[in-house]
Amino acid sequence: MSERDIIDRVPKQVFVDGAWRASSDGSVFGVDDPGTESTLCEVADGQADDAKAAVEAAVEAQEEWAATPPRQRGEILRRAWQLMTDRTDELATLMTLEMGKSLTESRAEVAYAADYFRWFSEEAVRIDGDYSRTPDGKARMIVTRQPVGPCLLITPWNFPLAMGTRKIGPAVAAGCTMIVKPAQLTPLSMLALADLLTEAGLPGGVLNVVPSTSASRVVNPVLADPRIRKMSFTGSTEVGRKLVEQCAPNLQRMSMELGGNAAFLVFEDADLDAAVEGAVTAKMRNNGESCVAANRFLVHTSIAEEFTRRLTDRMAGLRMGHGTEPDVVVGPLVNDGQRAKVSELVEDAVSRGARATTGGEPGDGAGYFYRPTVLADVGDDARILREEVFGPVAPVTTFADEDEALAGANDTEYGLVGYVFTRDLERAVRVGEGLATGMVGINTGLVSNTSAPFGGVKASGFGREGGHEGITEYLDTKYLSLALRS
Ligand SMILES: O=CCCC(=O)O
Repeated sequence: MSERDIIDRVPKQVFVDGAWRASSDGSVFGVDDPGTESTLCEVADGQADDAKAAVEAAVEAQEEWAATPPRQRGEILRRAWQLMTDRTDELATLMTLEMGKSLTESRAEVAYAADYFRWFSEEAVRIDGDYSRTPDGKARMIVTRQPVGPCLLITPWNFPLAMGTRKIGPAVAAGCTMIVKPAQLTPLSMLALADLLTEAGLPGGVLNVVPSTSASRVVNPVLADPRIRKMSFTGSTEVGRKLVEQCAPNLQRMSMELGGNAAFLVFEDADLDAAVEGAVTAKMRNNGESCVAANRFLVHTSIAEEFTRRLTDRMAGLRMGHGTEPDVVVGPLVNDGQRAKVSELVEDAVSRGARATTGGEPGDGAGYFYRPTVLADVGDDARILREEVFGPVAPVTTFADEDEALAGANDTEYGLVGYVFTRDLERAVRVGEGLATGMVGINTGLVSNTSAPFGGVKASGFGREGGHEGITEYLDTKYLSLALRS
């Protein structure tokens, strides 16, 4: 199928109550290709009235959906997994066109995203409960789990499918209905997903999608409605803080998957080949546009020069180009603003004494390209050590011992993930436990796994997605007390 056919096949409207329709005022917005800076197509620009209609549809569908047998819910997800897997190339091309990353990255994301549906198809039938005697023996306690109710799911542009399935999968499995607000920059993947879920048998009203150029126009009326019982957000810490405030009046439950500033620690006893490969994965997966991307490379002084040299060689050899071109590893960043922020942080570090051993500048021509970059001699005062760069830049600093490494790694408001490379098992456990993060990669640059609880601490948010914890975020615990007369 041609790229044009793939784009044309996507319904580009608001999806409410199982029907596609124009936005309430008929307005549309353009979706751009970051690799050419040209417009791909136009999508309905959702208004407050569309958001309100989506709330009505989700509320109306909730009771029946909650009563649907778990096996039936699971089988819809299983069919959706199969459809996504069968359409990997189509979905990957769509994602590359609207988001920029290479086709290899997009295919990997389709597999990762689909696997959340498979995982939660299995979790749907394992929602557990409990039965026990009270301590005095006079009553029985039945503990059961019920769906929290209609949810608002807000998804980001960096993983347009996987961050969707990671929320939609458990919501469907738990028996919740939902309104999804996809990122303005990448609505097509989510609209294609809604279409595919309908094909998989998801009833109308369970999933409603409202693309929009204004997040607040959609989010405000939804969260102001007390019938909406949960909000799940993946995005920046700054926006997350505002959403927490917005959930306060109605005390909606929240899952917050926010920013990161991951430290990547390489000890003197590390397998250096593995550490360099792990560093490339942890830095360059998704063009570096990932909340789990390694943002700070802390390397023992005795191996820092060697590590930097090898990392520089690997980064310099990565092929950059339009994401749909064969063999491209590094695509463009998502937009000009993102590239400008990367440039600014690199320039700041260089003005404070850092040296770019490769890259350090934007790519040539059209497209929001930034060259894979390694920065050596990065000063403690460089902003890049504090702020999430969300791009292909690896700043390297050094440490003298384990205490200094841990202190440096934890010297951040964020706490999503940390990476440790060492051959010493005791050290790996000590440092792994000492890192103030929700996740730790030991001798690996990739922690993301559908069967693992993904999430952070501190300014990286709260709640877990994926793993067994993932579905519990969409379930309320209810206890029934059963008195015995005799
Ligand atoms: O950017 C956030 C999510 C990344 C992942 O799930 O690996």
